[in-house]
Amino acid sequence: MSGAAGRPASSGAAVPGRLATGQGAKGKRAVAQPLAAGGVVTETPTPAIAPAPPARPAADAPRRRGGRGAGEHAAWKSVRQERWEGALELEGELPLWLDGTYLRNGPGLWNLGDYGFRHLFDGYATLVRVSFRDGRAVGAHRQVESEAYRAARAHGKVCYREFSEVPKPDSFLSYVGQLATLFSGSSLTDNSNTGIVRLGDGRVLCLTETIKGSIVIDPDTLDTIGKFEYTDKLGGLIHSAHPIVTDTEFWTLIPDLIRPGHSVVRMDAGTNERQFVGRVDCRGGPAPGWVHSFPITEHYVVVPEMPLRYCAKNLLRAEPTPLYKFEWHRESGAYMHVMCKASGKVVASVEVPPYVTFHFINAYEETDEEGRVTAIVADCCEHNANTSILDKLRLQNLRSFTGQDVLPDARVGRFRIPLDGCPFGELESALDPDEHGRGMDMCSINPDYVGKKYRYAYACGARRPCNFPNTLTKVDLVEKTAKNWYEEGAVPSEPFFVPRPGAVEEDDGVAISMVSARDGSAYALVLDAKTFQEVARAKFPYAMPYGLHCCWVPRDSSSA
Ligand SMILES: CC(=O)/C=C/C=C(C)/C=C/C1=C(C)CCCC1(C)C
Ligand SMILES: CC(/C=C/C=O)=C\C=C\C=O
Ligand SMILES: [Fe+2]
Repeated sequence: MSGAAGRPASSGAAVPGRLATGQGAKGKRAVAQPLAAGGVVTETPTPAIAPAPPARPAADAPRRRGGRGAGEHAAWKSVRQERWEGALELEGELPLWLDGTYLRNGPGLWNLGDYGFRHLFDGYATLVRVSFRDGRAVGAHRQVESEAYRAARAHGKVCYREFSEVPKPDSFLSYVGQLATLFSGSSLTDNSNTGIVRLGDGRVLCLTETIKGSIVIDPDTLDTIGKFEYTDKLGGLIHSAHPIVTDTEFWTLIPDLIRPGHSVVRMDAGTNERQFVGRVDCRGGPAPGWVHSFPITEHYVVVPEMPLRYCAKNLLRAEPTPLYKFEWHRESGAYMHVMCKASGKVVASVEVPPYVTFHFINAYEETDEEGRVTAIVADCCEHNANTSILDKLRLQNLRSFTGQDVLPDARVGRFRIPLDGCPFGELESALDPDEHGRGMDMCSINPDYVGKKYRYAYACGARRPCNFPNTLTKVDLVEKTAKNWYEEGAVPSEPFFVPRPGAVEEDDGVAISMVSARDGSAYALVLDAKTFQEVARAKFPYAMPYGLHCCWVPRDSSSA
């Protein structure tokens, strides 16, 4: 067991009533304060953002105060300090081969003073780091210093357009001014609270759906290094939050809201210059389908077009609609397009049953006896074509679990896209969704299998009743079974697969998930990916909010 920090740094104890910040709103230097054995929190007093007092059992409006009530789960409470670092107490034994840094991104700060944000996706980006070495773990967290976060801290209010929050204009004139800035993109947020990827050249990038929200961070210190500037002339304001990144490449999709469609672009590792590969025109609807993520295969890029589409009108609104910046166009149809990576040509465009997904899991090519590609198989976390999941992720809903089962059903949706000119594709459940409690999102796979035939996916599933995915699940797509991990009251984030160096089998490695426990504790859970049994947990000395996506920086590529 390694020595642990003893005093909680969050949920009240360490710095009651204020948030520690790296560089104060008015340019004050951060002060390093000893927090506890092995732990350091840096703090600058700032009146701009402070943890809100306990929330009343609130209706959605007015949204004053933001979820610090005693009964609420720590997963949905804002992180308390801007940063912390220290040794983590271990339970169990970490594999000695686990040598590197786990990084998690997510929207961990949902309060500005006594103002509470509305939606999970609105929060300011909070990074969590767990560095593993010689069977020990050191943890840290830190806010990403985006322009949006710095402006909010300086002015005590939302200054950029977030997922659902928009700056409140003080006059009609400033409202008109805001509309103008929307078209230029300058009012859009750069709050990179969603993805985190390690590029082939070693740079680590935090991402959201706005292109300006691509921010380079230092994986060792969690310092914000600066904007990732795309040096090409491709433009665009939004892109997929989940580019596909390999050692040599970066693929992403840029939606075109004027002439509905998507540009497929790629970037070589070591450069900042995206190159246009091809364009997919939308087949239905007035706008492109929302693409949060997409899959690729060895030779193709799959471009999804779901009936949940961007909506220019909703982008301009001050108050959110039930589907935020999107609209459901059932009549517009649902499609899957396939583009050849080499030629940029669309080689298939098929109509499929309606679907709703945030996350594609993987895709691969099916071949005949002569090795010709006959179809593409693409798997996703599919919400049974039900858009209500977006509303369920409103913070008020997440904070008010009453024991009723309100999480909509989800499944592994498997598309089969024929490449023989047939106009239709199939969409079916890849396994009985009851295997994983009909919850399915926040997935990862062995990175060596991206774009290839694969067998295992790791994700968050459900143990009912629940209002949010509350289990970790390992799905076997061949046996069509799942192994599940559950602990009462736990809110686990994406189980991120880390392969054992030298592994031959697909599931030889561990799955790491940061868990926010009901009692206000938080730990990095390490599961043996084969058995899905716990091998160790590394405990933070304070509560940690829920977070989204992760990446792994192996030791030999980091300086820590
Ligand atoms: C956290 C997550 O999964 C999604 C985050 C999405 C965001 C922050 C989207 C933001 C957007 C804007 C600020 C304006 C333009 C539309 C849209 C991409 C939805
Ligand atoms: C957390 C989530 C969905 C959970 C539903 O089951 C989606 C997150 C999307 C963004 O990355
Ligand atoms: Fe995501």
